[in-house]
Amino acid sequence: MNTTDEIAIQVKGLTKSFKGKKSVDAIDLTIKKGEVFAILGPNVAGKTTVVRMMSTLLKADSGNIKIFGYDAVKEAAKVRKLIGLTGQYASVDEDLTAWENLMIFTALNGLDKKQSKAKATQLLEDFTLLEAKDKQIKNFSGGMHRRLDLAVSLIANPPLVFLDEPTTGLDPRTREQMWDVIRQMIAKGTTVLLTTQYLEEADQLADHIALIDKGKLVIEGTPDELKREVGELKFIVTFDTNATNAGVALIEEVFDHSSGIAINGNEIQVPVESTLQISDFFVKAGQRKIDINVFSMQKPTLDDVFFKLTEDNK
Ligand SMILES: Nc1ncnc2c1ncn2[C@@H]1O[C@H](COP(=O)(O)OP(=O)(O)OP(=O)(O)O)[C@@H](O)[C@H]1O
Repeated sequence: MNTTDEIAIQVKGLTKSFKGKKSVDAIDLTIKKGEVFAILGPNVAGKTTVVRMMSTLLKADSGNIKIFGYDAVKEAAKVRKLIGLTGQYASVDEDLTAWENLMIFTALNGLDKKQSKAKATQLLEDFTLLEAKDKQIKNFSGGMHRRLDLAVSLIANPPLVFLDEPTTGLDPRTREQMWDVIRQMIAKGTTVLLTTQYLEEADQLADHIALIDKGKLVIEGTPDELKREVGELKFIVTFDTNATNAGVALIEEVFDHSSGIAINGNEIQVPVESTLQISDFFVKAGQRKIDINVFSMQKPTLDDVFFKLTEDNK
């Protein structure tokens, strides 16, 4: 049971329609302090709409949102002081340099000149932007731009940061750099609510994942819980051509064949219920002299969860 002071975000019955169509449909979520919570979903699932409501930018039609106990509508000013927001609402001035932008935002956050300089330098260092400090933002790459957005959102040291699709459109290397930056932030204890279309991103960064599709919460849990939901460990084995028939018979004998054996040429895939089945398989294959070419074990991935559950929901 979560006590109120352990909770960063509590969402109940959140619903929002545009032109009579529900974009967010009765969503309930609880996000604990200090955790990284990912809202994962395909395009137009409703992720940004949820974040805009949580961050006080948009009013829900019904339901309510509490941020550190404050109502996101009735106490919006208090909520705004506790959150940093970055992603699809970049607010930096493209004609100014990184340094100039940071000096403006630090001043807006009430820091004096000396404090502003120290803070700007520290953020540029943390986000590996020091060398680019005198470049105009319009000449920044996509990755540099995202890092600066994130730096700006952290000036006020908010205890809760919303990252709306922080790596959408970035190339794989820049995405990994961004993940490192996010990990540093997580290590400092900031609560992070992240939206993403990328399964790997949620798997890499999040403690909890809520999968949403067509405005509805499909499933919520830790990455491992979600993976367990769709499937078991798979055993994949390829037999020598001459041994395939005997191999399939052995698999049917050792593993529960009602649970779905997939045969693709010489390669057989079978769900594993107990690792004892695997040792049993090898002992019997040895006794019967069934030649095995290769074998491997495969854990379910978030892709399996995503495709199975968003498919089921159609
Ligand atoms: N201001 C708006 N006016 C009309 N429709 C809107 C508005 N904002 C969002 N929608 C609709 O709500 C639905 C969900 O959009 P949303 O941007 O929340 O999805 P998303 O999951 O963030 O998608 P993406 O990954 O593409 O950003 C879409 O069908 C979108 O067209």
